[in-house]
This record gives sequence, C-alpha cells and structure tokens, in this order.
Amino acid sequence: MTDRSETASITVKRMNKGDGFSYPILWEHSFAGLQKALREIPDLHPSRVCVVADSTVADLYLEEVLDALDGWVPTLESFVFPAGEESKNLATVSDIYQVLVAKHFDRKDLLVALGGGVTGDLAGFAAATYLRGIDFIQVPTTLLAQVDSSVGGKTGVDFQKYKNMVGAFHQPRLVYMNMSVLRTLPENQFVSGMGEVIKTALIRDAELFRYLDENRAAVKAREPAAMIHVIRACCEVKAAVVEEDPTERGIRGILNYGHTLGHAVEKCSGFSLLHGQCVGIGMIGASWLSLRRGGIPEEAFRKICEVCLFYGLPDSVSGLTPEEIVEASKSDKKMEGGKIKFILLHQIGDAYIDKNVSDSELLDAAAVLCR
Ligand SMILES: NC(=O)c1ccc[n+]([C@@H]2O[C@H](COP(=O)([O-])OP(=O)(O)OC[C@H]3O[C@@H](n4cnc5c(N)ncnc54)[C@H](O)[C@@H]3O)[C@@H](O)[C@H]2O)c1
Ligand SMILES: O=C(O)C(=O)C[C@@H](O)[C@H](O)[C@H](O)COP(=O)(O)O
Ligand SMILES: [Zn+2]
Repeated sequence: MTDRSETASITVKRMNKGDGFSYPILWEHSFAGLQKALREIPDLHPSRVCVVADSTVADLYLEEVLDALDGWVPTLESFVFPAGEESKNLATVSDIYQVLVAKHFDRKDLLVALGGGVTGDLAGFAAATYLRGIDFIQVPTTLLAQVDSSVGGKTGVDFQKYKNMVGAFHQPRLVYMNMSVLRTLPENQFVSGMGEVIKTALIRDAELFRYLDENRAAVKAREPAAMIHVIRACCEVKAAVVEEDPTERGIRGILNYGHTLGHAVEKCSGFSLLHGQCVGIGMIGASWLSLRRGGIPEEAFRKICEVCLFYGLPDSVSGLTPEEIVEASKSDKKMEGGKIKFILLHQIGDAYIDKNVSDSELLDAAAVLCR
C-alpha cells in the first residue's frame, strides 16, 4: 500500500495543451510557511493581496494568515462574508469586486481563498472574472475543501437556488493546507467532507475505499496520519482527473458521482442539508442503480451503504418525494442534449458516465432515497 502518511506535496500539471497550468498542493501543520510558498511561485509578484474568508473562519484564522503574509506586499486587505451556502451568490461576488475596485487591485494582484468550499468557489469566481481574471490561491480549512473543492479550478455561485449555475474554470496558483485547522471543524462538517472522500474512493481508488473500511476508528477520530493519508489520496485522484480533462468535456464528469441526485436533494432541502451529506444520499441512489444495472454485486452495494452510514452520512431523506427529486435533477445542469448525465460504477474504484438512464430508472433510484 502506498505510504501517504507523511506531509509532502504533489503538483497538478497540465502544460503545453493550450490551457496549460501547473500548481503545487502542499500539506503543512501551520500557516507559517505560506509566505515562503508564495514567494516560490514564479511570475507571482502582486502589490495587493486580499484574503477572503467567511465570518467563522475569519474569527478563527484570519489574523494568523494575515500575520503569515505580513511584509510580503505593500497592501494586505481582507474581505469577510457571513458563513454558509446562502452567501454563495452573485451579491457576495459583487461585494468582493467593490473592495477590489476601491483598493485599486490590478491584473497582477492576488486573492486568497481562506476557508471551505463556499469561500473557494466564491473567491475563485471573483478572481476568474475581476479584470477578466487575476490570480488566486486556495487555503482550504474544511475536510471537503482539502479533499475536493480546492483542487481543480471549478469556481462559481448558486443562482436562483440552482447549484453552481454560474461559474468559470479558473485554476489556483497554489493549494496550501494547514492540517491543524481540522481540529476546530465541527463534526457535521467533517461528515460532509467524508461524503466527498467516499465518492473519490468509489470512482477511482478501490485501495482508498479499503483503507476507509479497515481504518474506521483512526479516520473517524481524525488521527493526523490517517487524515494525511486520506487527503493525499483524494488530491491525487482529483489532480489526475483534472489534468486529463480540466474543463469537463468528458472523464471529469466522474467527479460528479452522487451529485445528480445529490444536488437535487440539496436544492429541494432548501440547502438545509450540507453538500457532502447530499452527495452521500446521491451516492446511495447511484450505487443502487449500479447494482440494478448489474455493475456492482449486492455485497459491494451493502458495503458502500455500511461505510457511508459508519461515517455518519445519511442514506435517505425525509419530507421529499421521488418526483420532486427527479424534477430538480432534470432542471439542474446535468442535462446534455435532453439526456441526463449520470455516473455509475462498474465496480468499486471504477466509475463511468452513462447518458442512457431512463426517467423510470431515475425515479426508482430517487424512491430508494425517500423514506
Ligand atoms: N469547486 C469544487 O470543485 C467543489 C467541490 C466540492 C464542493 N464544492 C462546493 O463547496 C461547498 C461546500 O464546502 P464546505 O463543506 O467546505 O462548506 P463551507 O465553506 O460553507 O464550510 C462549512 C462551514 O465550516 C466552517 N469552517 C470552515 N473551516 C473551519 C474550521 N477549520 N474550523 C471550524 N469551522 C470551519 C465555515 O465557516 C462554514 O460554516 C458547496 O457550495 C459545494 O457546492 C465545490
Ligand atoms: O471538480 C469537479 O469536477 C466536481 O464535480 C467536484 C464536485 O464535488 C463539486 O461538488 C462540483 O462543484 C460539482 O460541480 P457541478 O459542475 O456539478 O456543479
Ligand atoms: Zn461535490
């Protein structure tokens, strides 16, 4: 088994293909090395830096991050918004633009996304669009952001209650993780992150799935060695998929495992359920359909349910009907040429994209989730 228990770095690379990019992903135990990591990035010479954080993360870590950056640039700003998915909208992006305009940020300046996926998506989208694109870095502080959202350059906001309806692909220049921040992460947010961890294992890393199954106590207790192993494994999978297909023309779609039904549940719940919890619910539906299609055996389906439940993920949702979940799935952006894009499993660790899932199959899968 690969030893991923040491902190280290990997590099996301895609060069000379027209949309080339390359950036390091670093695992550290404090914010102290952030300035050095930034100074090592060639051609990154901002005069102004704005750290974007939500209210909770700002209270916990903003000062430490500003201290870590002290002395690097003449102008160091911060922008703080109310924590929660409700802030992931164009109004907050507009508020970020206002600060950037007021402080005369130019094309060479930099945004720092300090926080979870909401902050990364928002700050990344502001960076993608302000002056037609400025640099940004990701400093992820939730498990979900460390295993998924900080890598790969999907940025954006919700629009009229539709998830991520407006956005852009814009790769960060650096992903810097301070692993110690996981100590303050509330349990429900940890569980939400585990939704994306299990997703990653199911789509491309059977060995990681076994690790999650066999090291339950260590992972659940957030033991540092187990966390580094899990987070590195997820970043390796994500980096590999994104390098292959940065703008989701094809294979990147597998990162959406559990999201077709998951995003629909998230929308129908009025965002009262967390993203990773909804992905967990959606994965049960997608795994059930994989079983029915003869992709995975009954035993694998049971094991997926068992592992999801062990890590605290829900396997069903109350108060919703299968019909409304299907309706919401079909009005999400998963449709291509009138067909829904659904991700299924050949086996644990091997996902594929299927564009032939019928309405009745979708309805049956949604019915499995409604109790
Ligand atoms: N761009 C992508 O590739 C991608 C991938 C997955 C998810 N997402 C998006 O990410 C979002 C979910 O991200 P999230 O789960 O990180 O949510 P989040 O950013 O809202 O963070 C969750 C909560 O945890 C708090 N928090 C963050 N770090 C903390 C810490 N170290 N200690 C204590 N509290 C902390 C935040 O203040 C917030 O209240 C969704 O909008 C989802 O659509 C994007
Ligand atoms: O990076 C990707 O690609 C993903 O699909 C990762 C997902 O976990 C994430 O939730 C993403 O934001 C979903 O993308 P969307 O295009 O379906 O909104
Ligand atoms: Zn997701």
